[in-house]
Amino acid sequence: MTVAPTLPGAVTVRVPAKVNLELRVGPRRPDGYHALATVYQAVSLHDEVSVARWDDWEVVAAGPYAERIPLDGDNLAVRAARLVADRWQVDERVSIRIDKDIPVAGGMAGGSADAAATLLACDHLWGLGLDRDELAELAASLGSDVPFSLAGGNAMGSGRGEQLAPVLARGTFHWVFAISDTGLSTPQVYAECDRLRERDGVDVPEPHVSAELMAALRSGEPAALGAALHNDLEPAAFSLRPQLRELRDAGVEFGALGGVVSGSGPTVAFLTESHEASLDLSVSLAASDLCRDLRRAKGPVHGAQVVPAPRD
Ligand SMILES: C[C@](O)(CO)[C@H](O)COP(=O)(O)OP(=O)(O)OC[C@H]1O[C@@H](n2ccc(N)nc2=O)[C@H](O)[C@@H]1O
Ligand SMILES: Nc1ncnc2c1ncn2[C@@H]1O[C@H](COP(=O)(O)OP(=O)(O)OP(=O)(O)O)[C@@H](O)[C@H]1O
Repeated sequence: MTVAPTLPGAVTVRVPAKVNLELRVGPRRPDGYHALATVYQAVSLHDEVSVARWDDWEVVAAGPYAERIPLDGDNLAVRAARLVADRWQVDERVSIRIDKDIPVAGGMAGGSADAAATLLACDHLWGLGLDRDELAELAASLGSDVPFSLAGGNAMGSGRGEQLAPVLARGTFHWVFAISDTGLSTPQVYAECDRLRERDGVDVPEPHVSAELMAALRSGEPAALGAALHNDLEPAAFSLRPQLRELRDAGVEFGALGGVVSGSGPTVAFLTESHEASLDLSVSLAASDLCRDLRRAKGPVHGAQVVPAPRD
């Protein structure tokens, strides 16, 4: 996917987007985060992040969503590189190149993916030999979704989403992602969730993943998984962006096995029976004019991985 040359000696990491198959949001904790019980799946929309020695911190971006990400110290990839350098006292700076194919602020962990990729790339570039736990600890300090971007596959997330455990799963699933032209802010969606719960006097229990979802993943049956998809942030995303409900309902009417807002939205994820069914659904959704862009993907896929350097 690389669309422009990378610097000599660069280490490149390929990293996937995610969808939350189930997202249960518990009470707001004293630190401002919410207790979560979630099941993540990594899907085949990828960013590629290349890191090379440079005389200053620098980030450049390419790809369909590149113009929407910050190119200064706020970029999560730059924050990740500086964190590794500070922690292991590496007196070097890097140029980071992001080939961005994951929608920005779409609820698919795009920034988290770039942070995870940068951690792994810097580890390789600087020969630090960090183990899985050290990388996971750095990842969690950068964001709740970052550990999963490193891990990939299917995984259960607890705590604020950063504590991962394996899940038993089989099969490959075919998705259509309906992408909006403006993002939603993750903190705003959580705040709207709190507001709606307070308004409605909802008693919020400790969150648990449902037995139905776990059984669906074990069976590998798309119809069972489609019926089990669930996101507690969906009412908040619908409240902030009412047209998303119409989009979700249209996809299900057009034959999706299930439709759910991905993470904090506004991307809506539709599960289909097969690759062919995902093509059909894309055609119907495109004709409906309810979203800006449609992407097909399969899951689960690997987490962040170093791309072997081409041989001369
Ligand atoms: C919506 C999800 O994508 C579902 O996986 C994640 O919960 C969001 O993960 P993320 O983007 O990595 O979020 P972080 O960077 O850790 O947190 C951003 C903000 O989201 C809210 N946040 C996030 C995670 C969490 N368990 N509770 C929260 O309330 C907080 O306002 C926090 O300040
Ligand atoms: N490398 C990056 N890639 C994408 N967004 C970044 C990056 N660095 C910082 N950001 C900023 O982070 C914010 C969230 O973008 P991101 O694409 O991570 O959202 P998201 O996919 O909804 O996240 P999540 O699903 O983890 O909640 C945006 O305002 C974006 O400008």
